[in-house]
Amino acid sequence: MKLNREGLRSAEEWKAAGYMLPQYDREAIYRNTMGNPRWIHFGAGNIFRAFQANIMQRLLNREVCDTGLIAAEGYDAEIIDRVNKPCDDYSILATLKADGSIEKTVIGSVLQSYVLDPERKEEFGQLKKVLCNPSLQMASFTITEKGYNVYDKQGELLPGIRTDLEHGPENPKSYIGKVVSLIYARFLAGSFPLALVSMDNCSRNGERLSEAVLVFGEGWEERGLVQNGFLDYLKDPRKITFPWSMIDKITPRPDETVLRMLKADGLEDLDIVVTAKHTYTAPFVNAEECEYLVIEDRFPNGRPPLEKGGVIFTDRATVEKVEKMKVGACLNPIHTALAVFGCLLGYRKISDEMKQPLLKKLAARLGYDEGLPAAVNPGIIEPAKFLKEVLTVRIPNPFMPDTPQRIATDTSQKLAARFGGTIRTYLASESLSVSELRIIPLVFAGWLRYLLGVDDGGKPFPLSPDPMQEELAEQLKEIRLGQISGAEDAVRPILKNDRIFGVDLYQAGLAAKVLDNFKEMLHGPGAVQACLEQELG
Ligand SMILES: NC(=O)C1=CN([C@@H]2O[C@H](COP(=O)(O)OP(=O)(O)OC[C@H]3O[C@@H](n4cnc5c(N)ncnc54)[C@H](O)[C@@H]3O)[C@@H](O)[C@H]2O)C=CC1
Ligand SMILES: O=P(O)(O)OC[C@H]1O[C@](O)(CO)[C@@H](O)[C@@H]1O
Repeated sequence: MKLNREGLRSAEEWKAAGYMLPQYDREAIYRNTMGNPRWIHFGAGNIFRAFQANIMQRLLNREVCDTGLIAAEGYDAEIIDRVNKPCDDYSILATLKADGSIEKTVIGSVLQSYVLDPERKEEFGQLKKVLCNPSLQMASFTITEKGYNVYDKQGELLPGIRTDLEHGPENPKSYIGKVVSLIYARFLAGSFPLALVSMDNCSRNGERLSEAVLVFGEGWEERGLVQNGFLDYLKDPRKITFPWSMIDKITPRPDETVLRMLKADGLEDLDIVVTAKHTYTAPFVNAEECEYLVIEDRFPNGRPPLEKGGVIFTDRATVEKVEKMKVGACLNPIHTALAVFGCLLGYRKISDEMKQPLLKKLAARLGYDEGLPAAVNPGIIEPAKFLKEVLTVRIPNPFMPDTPQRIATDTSQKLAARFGGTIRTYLASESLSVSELRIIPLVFAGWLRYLLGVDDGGKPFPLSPDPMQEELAEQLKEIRLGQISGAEDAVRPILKNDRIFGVDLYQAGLAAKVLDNFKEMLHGPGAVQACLEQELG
């Protein structure tokens, strides 16, 4: 069995092996899509295969839509060249359900994929054609949070962005520059409307995308590198919108166990590819069943009826509340807590941590006792119900190959969004008091202890990538396991850093508690476990 057009001709063999196949005439859908594209997606990563492409597959199966998706990849050409193209843009979705069953679906809803690179002229020309088509309604993005960066930490334009601004829309090299170059082609073709929808996992994602796009609109127009009117076009909500969204579906990297299972079904030529840019990709993707996608409903050229595929459309304020509820209270803080302690205690799977009574209690208390009281109910999703599902179904799912090490990536960038809002709510509240917070300081202490790169058994372990790694290592370089003196002075500047925590922990009245826990965890091997027992036992 081969995953491509030819291989899928033996449909019976696939069905006998338990695969659900596309129930539409893919050739006809291909013609419709290329003739009248409605949805292009930038960022052909794992979440796109697992989520957006599967929504579209369901809509095509039910004949709710008659056009599918076009994918563009502007960062890592290997994804398209080594994975999409050899499989004729088919992929396999392995849905790992909490009851242990696995649903295997051949996804055919991506009809065409391109590398977004002006130097690949033929493909860039095809992409321009797609963008110039009046039928196009939305361009969506999952390009990671850093994909939207145009400024450095000092607020200066990044060198690559500056160069692109000076050279104009002909041959940009930066991701957003390339996207805006395509939108400029659409402007020239007739100023057709379009929604640009960031679906990345960051707060106010629509605002992030719009700010990055407007840097190019302004930079090119003031240099006379684009026709007058382009900037107005980008700023006119009747033409271009940047809806905000909240996306949620745990999609780990492609997993070896799942690969072996697919191979045992008879699949050939299937492998996990780790690209030169360290993307983990494959013609299959493994993900949980649960999924939420909430989008601000501002589509100036109309939109595919994605609500029929489970997407919730609402207003911006509601999107923001849902995002805060998920990222700041009911899911991601718990993930981060398990990531930090999981690395320290030697776990390789998030779900295994939920079998350990202390860590399970840590997750529950963080969610119910500290996050939930500060969470705003967005109305469309009930926080307590969402949290219960996270704690009882999603995170403990033993079939999900998600790792503490993956989630621990970039923790310094995540703490403010995940915990800062809760702390500020406690500070501002008349009924809640910061002194009641016991678990959040424990997690911060655990993170400081994690940063030493030595596990609770005293063995060194590799820290997950983090842009602040060097800076933090320098600040903590004098601290050793078993040596408590000097710890307070070393961590003071970190605890005062409101960019990391969203608040100055001294001003917030939490630093002393963090320090107490941290010092306890420094006593020697086994001290992390002992501290958890003392705080939670
Ligand atoms: N994997 C998950 O569970 C979820 C992911 N997301 C969002 O989707 C994003 C991507 O996740 P995956 O597709 O799972 O990851 P992935 O590693 O499979 O793919 C990453 C995608 O982003 C692109 N990319 C990486 N660095 C980039 C850069 N500096 N500039 C522009 N593009 C860049 C890659 O080329 C690829 O298209 C996440 O960062 C997150 O914001 C949202 C919800 C769940
Ligand atoms: O900690 P990260 O890297 O944002 O990942 C958290 C996990 O939870 C999610 O937010 C679930 O939607 C995904 O982004 C990811 O699987």
